[in-house]
Formats: sequence, C-alpha cells, structure tokens
Amino acid sequence: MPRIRQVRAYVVRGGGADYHDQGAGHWIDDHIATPMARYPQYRGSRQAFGINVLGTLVVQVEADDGTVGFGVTTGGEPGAWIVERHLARFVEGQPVTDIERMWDQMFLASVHYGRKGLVLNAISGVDLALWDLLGRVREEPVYQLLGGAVRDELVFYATGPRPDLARQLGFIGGKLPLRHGPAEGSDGLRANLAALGAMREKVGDDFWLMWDCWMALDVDYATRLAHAADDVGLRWLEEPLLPDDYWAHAELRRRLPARMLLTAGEHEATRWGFRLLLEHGVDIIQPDVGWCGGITELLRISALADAHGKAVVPHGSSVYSYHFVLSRPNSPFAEFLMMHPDATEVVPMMSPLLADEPVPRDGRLTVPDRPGFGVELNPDVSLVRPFSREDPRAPATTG
Ligand SMILES: C[C@H](O)[C@H](O)CC(=O)C(=O)O
Ligand SMILES: [Mg+2]
Repeated sequence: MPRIRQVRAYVVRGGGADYHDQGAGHWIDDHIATPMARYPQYRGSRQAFGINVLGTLVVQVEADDGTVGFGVTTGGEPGAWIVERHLARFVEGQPVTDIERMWDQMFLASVHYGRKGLVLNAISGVDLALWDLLGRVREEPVYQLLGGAVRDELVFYATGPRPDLARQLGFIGGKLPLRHGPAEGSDGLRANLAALGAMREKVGDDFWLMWDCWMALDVDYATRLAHAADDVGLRWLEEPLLPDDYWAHAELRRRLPARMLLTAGEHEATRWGFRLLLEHGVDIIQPDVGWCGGITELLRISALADAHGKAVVPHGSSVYSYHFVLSRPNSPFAEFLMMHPDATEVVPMMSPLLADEPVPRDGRLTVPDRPGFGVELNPDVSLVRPFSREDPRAPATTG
C-alpha cells in the first residue's frame, strides 16, 4: 500500500470553497442579516466586516506512487500555516489507508488551540484530501468507500434569492437569505415577512420555502418571525441563533410552531458539538463537510444524528457533500447554493476552482462514478503555497 510522501497547502482567492469571496454585486453580499448587523456600517455588505477574509485553502496529499489527492475548504493563509507547520507531520510517511489514526492525531495534537473553527477547517481539508487519495489509489469513488450508494440520484433544494426560478429549475424547495435582523426593528420584521409572502405568491403553496438567518436573531425575534411566517408555510428556520448558545436553541424549539423545523449546524464542528445541538432540539443538522472535521468526523456525527432519529442535510460543499449524502439513509436530500451572481442560472458551486464539478439538472444529480471525489483542480486557477517547507526559513517538522 502506498505511503504519503508529501502534504502541500495552497491559498486561492475568488470563489472556490470560500463562496463568500465573490466580486461586487453578487447576491451573497447584498443586505443579509448577520450578528454584525447590530452595527449599521456592517449591514449592507458582509464583506464589509470581512466574511471573505480567509479565502480558499487547497490541501494536496501526494503518495509515494505519485498519486495525488486533494481537498478544499475555507482557511486561506492561516489554514495553510496550520496544515504545513503542524498537521503535515501526522500524515507524511503514513499508509494512505490509515485515515482514522491520522485524524485522531491531528485532532488530539491541536486540541489545546483548536476544537472548532479554523483548525477544524484545516483538519477537514486534510481529511478530504486523504479520502480523495484513497479513492484514487483504489480506483473507486468515495461514496463506494463509505459503503456504497443508498439511492440512485440526489435531489436538491436551492439556496438563494430566487426560489421562484429554483422551482422552474426543478429544485424541491428554495431557501431565502433573511435580510433584516432585530436591530432593524419592526420595519425590518415587516420587510422580511413581505418578501416571504411575495415569494409564496410566486412559487405557489406546494413548494418548500425556508429562511437562512445566518446566526442573526435572538429567541424573541425568531419566535415572532416564525409565528408570522407559519401562516405562509415556512418549512424551516435555519441557524437563527449564535451557534454556542445551545440553551437558546432548546428554548426556541419550545416556542416555534409545531410544524416548523429548526435547523442548524453549518458553523458547528465535531461529534461533541453536534451532540449538543441534537440534545437541544435541533430538528435537522447541517454540518459543512469542509468545516465539521471532514468525511471521517461527519460519519460519526451522522451516526449520532441517526440514533436521535434526526436527518443530516450537509451545508453546501458540492462533491464533498454529494458523496456523503449518496451513501447515508438519513440524508434524504442535499443543498445546492446558487452561486450565479443573480441566482438566475445553475453554475458550479465552487466555480472556478474545480474542473468537472457536477451540477444538478432538473434539480437532480447522478453522482459521477469517477475515483475519489471525481473532480480535478482547474489548471487555470493559480495556487499559491505560502508556507512551503522547502522554504529555508521554515522551522523543521518533528516526528
Ligand atoms: C445565504 C446564507 O447567508 C449563507 O451565505 C449560506 C448559507 O448559510 C447556506 O447555504 O446555508
Ligand atoms: Mg445556512
């Protein structure tokens, strides 16, 4: 079995895994509710407070037979530093099969400064690269390494400002970005409800509509919003609260209309974080495979959710989510983030980073049967390796 010869970490700007890193005028940077919206100067644009400050991190792992696997996540230069200067030592020299041990060592060795956020993004990036490499070495798609497909194709809901077009494009539902948070008062609340009502008029009664609240609300505002939105048939309220306030999630679940689902988890990580969300009443968990700990940790999170009778619908993440969802009975559908600047067309979610990135047609996708995650890096995208260990100034790694 080949062993891993080298780990390399690269940074890319503009789209890719850091999907908030878009040019001017993109819907994803329009007036969208966030926790920072209590400060008026940060309301109109999320880039104004640095939502895209990290950029994309690409991790490559090269085996001694020359096979190269890669994974992508959000992490930029700080993520690249963690991979090259710390995590690489637990991967280089190891057999390509030993992903569990490598994951365990990366997590335990960084737990004194990690546990969530950037460090888990970096671990996820390495983990995705390792699964990609193993698939390429074995000449099998990752979903087969995970136990095989439990469904023939994936069905999707779409995230973006045009659920009316998403319906025409064959998606099963549309998730709108919530625009106004508590600091914008009752005018903002009314504007939110008017936008939802207008969208319901356009899509008709039998199409799912959801709201993505990107951690912007408090329990009282979310309760008022949800009860008013219940009349319009809002299917779920996503990530209304700060992720660390698990107790507020439990309180909100008690206050929400019975038929409305509470969903959360894209900014949560590891089995321990998701255990808290599951035990505090979240109905659907939404781990991001590039942020929660990678495929290795997502398998554990998913088993835990299953034991709680809960579904896992991963956040974004393109092919990394698709291979997972295809192989899990408790992941009945997937998310597609509409990354066209006006959300009027289906374009690859990680554009322009990946070559051969599959996209849904008529809201459905048959996952290609290619080895690994089945995608390549677009050769036209320039990769920068800021902390190359061939750099003579770099401290030597140990172990
Ligand atoms: C639209 C949301 O604010 C965010 O940019 C994406 C997201 O949270 C999701 O796809 O879910
Ligand atoms: Mg979300």
